[in-house]
Amino acid sequence: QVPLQHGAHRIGKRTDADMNRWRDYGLGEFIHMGLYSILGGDYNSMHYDGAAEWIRSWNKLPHEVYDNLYKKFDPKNFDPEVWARMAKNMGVRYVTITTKHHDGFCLWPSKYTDFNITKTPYKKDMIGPLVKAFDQAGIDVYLYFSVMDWHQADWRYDLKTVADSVAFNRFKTFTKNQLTELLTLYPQTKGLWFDGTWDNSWKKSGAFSDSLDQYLKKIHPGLIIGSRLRADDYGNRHFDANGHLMGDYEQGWERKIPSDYTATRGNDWDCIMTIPQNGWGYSKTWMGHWKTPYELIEMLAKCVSLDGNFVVNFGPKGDGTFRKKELQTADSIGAWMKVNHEAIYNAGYLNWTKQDWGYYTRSRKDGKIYMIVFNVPINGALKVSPAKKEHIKKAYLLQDNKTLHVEALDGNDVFIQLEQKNQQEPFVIVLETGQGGQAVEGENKHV
Ligand SMILES: C[C@@H]1N[C@@H](c2nc3ccccc3[nH]2)[C@H](O)[C@@H]1O
Repeated sequence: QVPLQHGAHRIGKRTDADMNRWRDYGLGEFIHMGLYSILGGDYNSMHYDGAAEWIRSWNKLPHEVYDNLYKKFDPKNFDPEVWARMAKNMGVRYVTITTKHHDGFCLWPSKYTDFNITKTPYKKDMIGPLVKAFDQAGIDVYLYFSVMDWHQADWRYDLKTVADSVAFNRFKTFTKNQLTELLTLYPQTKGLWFDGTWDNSWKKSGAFSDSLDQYLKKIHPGLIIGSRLRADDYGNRHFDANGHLMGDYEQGWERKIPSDYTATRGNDWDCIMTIPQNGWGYSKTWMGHWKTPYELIEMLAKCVSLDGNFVVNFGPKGDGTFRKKELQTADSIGAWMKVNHEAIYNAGYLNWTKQDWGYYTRSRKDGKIYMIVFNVPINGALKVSPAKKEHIKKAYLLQDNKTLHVEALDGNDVFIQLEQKNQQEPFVIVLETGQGGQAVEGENKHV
């Protein structure tokens, strides 16, 4: 064990009520809105093929052109109730909203910089109404905050000189002030989602990141902060020099999902996912593959089956409305969740052998086991290999309670026989288990 001042201060999961609530969310939504939403990835009829919210870093777009976009920021059709209703219908239980992305533009009336929404034609705070609308809809709100801030003269990518450190110390104070402001203005916030913490300047600021984490939790008890905020004494992020997670959950799964349970290291985690290949802010022309609702539902099922949450990103347009394909995606996921949410909410990992037909989840409330089926085998028989001593007493379709025939195989395995094999969408089978002998006799039991 390496002695650390600023490594993980807690080994293992955080288990207070706020974190237990976080662990049970299942499905979340991310929303990226900012000056980049105005351009939608295009400028001077050229298309930037990087992530649309990074367009300021494109060499074809002069910084001062981008930074003057605030003069055009006017989401006339923005309605927080519409955003909250869309999220509710989709079945999300938490939402993370950008307050300030890497470009430094603040969607709230910050006292610490004029580069904020009050200086735009729109003038009004967007964050407050959104926090209120989502809160009233029963959706927990998390605030995204980028530490890296391209607009602040005191931002540094690295600390090479004394002058760098003097400037960056001012920047740290600015950052702490803005975060205090956000938590004071929006006390309903359940957590902060930090980003833009991968540069050397921040890696060299482990002590500050540690004290900032502790300060924020002191002024806002119960606050949830993932592993993207802190660096340890040696600049390690997410996991300290001793391999312990620094944060309330692992926040590294951006557009990627752990391959199996081992890859989660038994920590809490969530995966944030774009619907297009990449790109978080609105982009007029989405390049490449647009994930179908079923692809996203399979990712959701996989995340929950590995004890994580799945967060789908939406990028509203500069006028504050969502593009049609995003609305349709939210609708489709919501329709599936209406029928199958029992297998997602308050559910997590089950240590049974993964099968090809899909994913297991187990309810943390009553231990009920769910099979979320994506791939029906040709013979319509779904193989289940329960853990030792666990036996299947009953299997039925969640959507209509129809009991399914369970055929005992060798050992503890069973086949669950589907009647019709032409399912058109992912479906859920509920398994009731018990101790003791296999409850159902096989027709051709081998003696
Ligand atoms: C949640 C996501 N994090 C930001 C981001 N910037 C990156 C730079 C390099 C590699 C990955 C990145 N993700 C993206 O712009 C988006 O906000």
